[in-house]
Amino acid sequence: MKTIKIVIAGPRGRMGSEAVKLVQKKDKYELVAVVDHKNDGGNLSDFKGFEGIDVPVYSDIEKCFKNEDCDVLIDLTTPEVGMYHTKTALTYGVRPVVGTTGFTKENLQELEDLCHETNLGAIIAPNFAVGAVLMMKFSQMAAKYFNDVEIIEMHHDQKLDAPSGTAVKTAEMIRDVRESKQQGHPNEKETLAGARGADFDGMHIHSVRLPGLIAHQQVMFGSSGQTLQIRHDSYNRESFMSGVALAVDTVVKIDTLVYGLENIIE
Ligand SMILES: NC(=O)C1=CN([C@@H]2O[C@H](COP(=O)(O)OP(=O)(O)OC[C@H]3O[C@@H](n4cnc5c(N)ncnc54)[C@H](O)[C@@H]3O)[C@@H](O)[C@H]2O)C=CC1
Ligand SMILES: O=C(O)C1=N[C@H](C(=O)O)C[C@H](O)C1
Repeated sequence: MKTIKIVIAGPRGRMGSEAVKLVQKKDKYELVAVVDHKNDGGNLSDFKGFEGIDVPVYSDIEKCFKNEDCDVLIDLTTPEVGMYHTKTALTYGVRPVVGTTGFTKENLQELEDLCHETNLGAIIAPNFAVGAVLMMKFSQMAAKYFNDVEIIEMHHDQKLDAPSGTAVKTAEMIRDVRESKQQGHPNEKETLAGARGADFDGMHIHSVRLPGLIAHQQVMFGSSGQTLQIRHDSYNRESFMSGVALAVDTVVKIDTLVYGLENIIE
């Protein structure tokens, strides 16, 4: 069996460290290097918690791809860094699996074009948890029957981007089927800026940030005399890992950009 050679960017992060464990656990994967802005030229095993994992650390991703033979980059960093890493991977013939959120519509278009030019697949997944993907799909189903919806996403207070990638993806999936509508009273006025949250095609997205939370989202629909609430909770980061594995196994077989795991989950 040919192993899938993997580079992980952001290996010491909350998600990256879980991804290192995943890759280490499966015989079909081989961790060939990591990209970290610290310890360039050193070894992952130099970091506390990674003892015995003997792979080189690069701070320069281009140098990493020049030196190492690899098939897939797993990026779990920040939006700015993640975009650069993803483009560089495609340029070097490496297929990206991107969990990093905060990419813009323009970023996605640029990456789709780059996949087309290079004939390489890439997967950008705002949420790797299967339950979250189902929550988004169920919300899209419900939006055919309910025009009025508010999305409440709740995350730990170290999260950099708001709204979350999952909330944006959910809103996009709902927009694809919902009759466009500006919700709330036509004369409603915020007496405190932001009280009604972000406006996405007339629906509202609210971002809660609190220590103690991990990743949660509730999608609330309302119509005359009834509400419907669809909720997903991730209680740990292991919840995302089966989706990461699915994305890695899939990306090596495709040659276009896939945005969202709902497109590859049967
Ligand atoms: N798609 C999904 O299912 C999920 C996505 N995420 C997203 O993944 C990303 C990472 O999240 P967390 O692990 O919670 O964040 P984190 O802050 O714990 O980890 C980010 C890591 O990126 C590293 N980093 C920063 N600049 C770098 C650079 N130039 N080169 C290499 N590494 C660099 C940092 O050192 C840090 O270890 C975020 O965008 C988050 O929204 C998080 C959870 C699930
Ligand atoms: O930063 C996080 O933690 C998460 N980010 C992703 C997002 O922005 O949707 C996925 C998940 O919600 C956890």
